[in-house]
Amino acid sequence: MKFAVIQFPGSNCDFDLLWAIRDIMGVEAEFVWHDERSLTGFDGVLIPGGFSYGDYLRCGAIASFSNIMPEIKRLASEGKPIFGTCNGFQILVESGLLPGVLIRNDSLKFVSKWQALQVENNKTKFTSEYTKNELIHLPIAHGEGQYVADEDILADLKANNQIVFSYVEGNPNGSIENIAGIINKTGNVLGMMPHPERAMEKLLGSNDGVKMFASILKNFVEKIEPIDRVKL
Ligand SMILES: NC(=O)CC[C@H](N)C(=O)O
Repeated sequence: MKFAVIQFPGSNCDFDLLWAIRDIMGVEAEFVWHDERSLTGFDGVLIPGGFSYGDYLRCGAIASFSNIMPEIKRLASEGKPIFGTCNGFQILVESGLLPGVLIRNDSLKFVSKWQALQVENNKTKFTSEYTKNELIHLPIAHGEGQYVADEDILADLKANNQIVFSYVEGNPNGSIENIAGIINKTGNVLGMMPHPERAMEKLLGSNDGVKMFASILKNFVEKIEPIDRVKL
């Protein structure tokens, strides 16, 4: 199992994501530059946070036309795990791999803080290690994290249990229904504004992100290499 961590001009959480999957979880992973046209040999894709293309137009909009995107879409259609955090989530909605859109925070301010979240759906391949309604704490850091969707999309998300994480103890950006993270219908593409890759060790304030990566490895990886370094 080898993960690709996609780098765009302006990515700034790419090293954190590589560190989380490779150094904490002990799984093979490599950076792949956005201009590449092949993901042959990779079994999963992690899209990091940051400010791809300077956040021009709308965050993630320009990145969604990168040369690597058709390959990410191919892996998505093959049922491989695709995970995007923060700008990665924005890129996933802009490319149509997830429904809805992310716009400026209702405060019109960049928000950087620890955020309480509830695991709404622990029956996904990304969240099976959490308990239902588990309260977790992850960092958020974004200016355009307000998730919006029309009534039909929202009804669809609810009907299919696609809302995976929601903000609790306050909504930091005005997202509809406190939505912090969603999954696609087939259950292999997940996007979320909070940063699990920044909550991998208690020393850093929380290790609540570990269960998400542990879920991915448990549910998507057929042959698991020993992952001694996981500290649940
Ligand atoms: N940390 C990030 O990924 C930032 C996300 C995005 N560029 C924003 O400000 O909304």
